[in-house]
Amino acid sequence: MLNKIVIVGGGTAGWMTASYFKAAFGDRIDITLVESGHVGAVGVGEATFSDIRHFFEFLGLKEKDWMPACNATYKLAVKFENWREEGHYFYHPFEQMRSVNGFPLTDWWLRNGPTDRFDKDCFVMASVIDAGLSPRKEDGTLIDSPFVEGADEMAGLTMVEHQGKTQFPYAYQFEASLLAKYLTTYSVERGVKHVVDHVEQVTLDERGWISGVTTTDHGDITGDLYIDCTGFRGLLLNKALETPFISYKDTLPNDSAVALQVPMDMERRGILPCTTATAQDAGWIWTIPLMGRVGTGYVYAKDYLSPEEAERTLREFVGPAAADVPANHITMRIGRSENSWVKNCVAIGLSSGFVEPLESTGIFFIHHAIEQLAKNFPGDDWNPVQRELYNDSIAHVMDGVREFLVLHYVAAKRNDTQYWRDAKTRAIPESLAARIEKWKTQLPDSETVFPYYHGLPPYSYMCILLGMGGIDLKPSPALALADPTAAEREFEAIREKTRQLTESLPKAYDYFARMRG
Ligand SMILES: Cc1cc2nc3c(=O)[nH]c(=O)nc-3n(C[C@H](O)[C@H](O)[C@H](O)COP(=O)(O)OP(=O)(O)OC[C@H]3O[C@@H](n4cnc5c(N)ncnc54)[C@H](O)[C@@H]3O)c2cc1C
Ligand SMILES: N[C@H](Cc1c[nH]c2cc(Cl)ccc12)C(=O)O
Repeated sequence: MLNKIVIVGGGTAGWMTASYFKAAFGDRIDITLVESGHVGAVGVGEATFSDIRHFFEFLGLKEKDWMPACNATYKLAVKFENWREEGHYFYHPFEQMRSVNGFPLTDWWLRNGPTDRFDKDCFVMASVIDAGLSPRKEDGTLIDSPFVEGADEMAGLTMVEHQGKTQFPYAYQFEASLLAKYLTTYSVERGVKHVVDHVEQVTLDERGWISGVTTTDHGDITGDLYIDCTGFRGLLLNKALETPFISYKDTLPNDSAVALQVPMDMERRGILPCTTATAQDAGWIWTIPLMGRVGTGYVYAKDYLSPEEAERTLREFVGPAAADVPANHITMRIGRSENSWVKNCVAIGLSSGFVEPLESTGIFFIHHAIEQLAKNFPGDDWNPVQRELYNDSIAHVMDGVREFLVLHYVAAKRNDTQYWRDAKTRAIPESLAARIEKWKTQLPDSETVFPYYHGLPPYSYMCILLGMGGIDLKPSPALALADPTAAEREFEAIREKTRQLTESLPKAYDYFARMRG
C-alpha cells in the first residue's frame, strides 16, 4: 500500500503538511520530514485567511493551545492606506456583504450611500477595527450577528465545502517561525520522523520518477510520494524533475521584499486588529501587529527601486524602533509551476507558486494544496486522473488570486510615480480586462468573477473596486426605480450594531493578554 511520504523542507509548508497528514491518516501513514540545518525557512508569512481555522480545527487545536505560543493576534481585515490618495484608507473586512431586495448593499450605497465611506456604511467591522477591538467578547463568545451565526460549528468543513456559507469574522496573524516550531512538536509527538540534514542530491529511476534523496549525514531517504517544500528553490519539482515555472511578472512586477521584525511594547501601542498595506512610490509596506512585536516589510519591484532605497524607506516608515533591527532582503519568485504534481512529486508552498503577499494568500495556498492532496491521495495505481484534478485546482486557485491582485493595481487611483502610472497601462490577463468592463456596469457577483474556486468571494472584489477609487462605478439603473426604504433601514441597523459593538467589545490587546494568562 502506498503510504510512505518524504517531505523535504521544514518551513510553514513542510510542517503544515506533516501535521495535517498525521491528523488525517494517523499511524497508517509513514512520514519523514527532512530539513536543512543551514538553509533557513523564509520566515515571513504572518497573516492569513479566516479559512485557516479549518486547519487548526482539523488538528484538534483550540486558539488557547497555539495562539499564545505563536504570539498570535486576530486579523479582521486588510486596511489599504494611500492607494487612492495620501491620507485615504479603506478596509477589506471578513464580513459578508448584506443584500437588500436582491441587490448588494454596496449597490444601494452607490445610489445613495449615507456617507462617502462604503466600508463604514456597509460593514460593522470597519469601526470595530478603528477602535482596536476584539471580535470575541470577554467571555470568549463570538460577536452576535446574523452573518456569523453557526460559524464556530462550521470549523470542521474543508475550505471548498465552506465556500458561500457563513463568513467567519476574523483570520490570524502570527510568527511563522513559531508556528513551524509548534507544528514540529505536534508532528513529532504523533510519529513524524524528523531529520535535520541537507539534501545533496535527488535520484531518479529509469522512468524519471524520484527514487530517493541523498543527505549529507543520513545517507539516502526513500519513500513512495515525495513532497517538495523547499521554498523558492523548488529542489525536487523544478530542479530535479525540470518542471517549468510560469512567471506572473508581466502582470505583477513586484519581485522583492525587505522585512523587519520590530520588538514593541504592544500594551502601550495597542493592537489594530488588521494587516495594513500602505502604498509607497514603488510598491507597498505591510504592518502586522503581533504580541510583542510588529512585523513589517516593503514589497517592491526591482525595476523601479533598489534594495538600499527600499530598506531606507522602510526604516523611515517605522521610525527609531527599527534602528538596531537587522533587515531581511528577499527575492520573490512570482508565478506558479506549470504543474505542482508531477510523477511521484507534489510541490506545496513557495516551490509550487507564490504571488506577492498583498492579500496574505501564501498560507492559504498551502492549506488548499494540503486539502486537495488529502482528497486526491494516490493509490497504488497512481491514477493520473487524480493528478490532473489536483493540478487543475492548484492552477485555478493561483490564477484566480493573480487576477484579484492585478485588480488592486489597475483600480488604484494613485498615479503620482512611474510605478503607479505603468500599473494602468501594463497588459493584464485578458479575462480580467473583460470582467472589469462588466463591473463598470454591474458590481461583481458569482457570475462575473473568476469562475473557479480561488478563495475569494465576489464581495472582496467589490471592496477593492469601491475602495481603490480609480474605476468609475455606477449603481444598477433599476435602483433609480426601486423603493430605498429597506436599504435605508439596513444602513441604520449597521449604525446601531456598530454603536453596540464599539461600546461592549474588549480591546484586542486585553483579550490576548487574558488568553496568555
Ligand atoms: C515577503 C514575503 C511575505 C509573505 N507574507 C505572507 C503573509 O503575510 N501571509 C501568508 O500567508 N504568506 C506570506 N508569505 C508566504 C509564506 O512566507 C510562505 O508561503 C510560507 O512561509 C511557506 O514557505 P515554504 O515552507 O514553502 O518555504 P520556506 O520557508 O523557504 O522553507 C523551505 C524549507 O526547505 C528547506 N530546504 C531548502 N533546501 C533544502 C535542502 N537542500 N535540503 C533540505 N532542506 C532544504 C529549508 O531548510 C526550509 O526548511 C510571504 C512570503 C514572502 C516572501
Ligand atoms: N475564503 C475567505 C476569503 C475572504 C473573505 N473575506 C476576506 C477578507 C480578506 Cl482581508 C481576505 C480574504 C477574505 C476567508 O478567508 O474568509
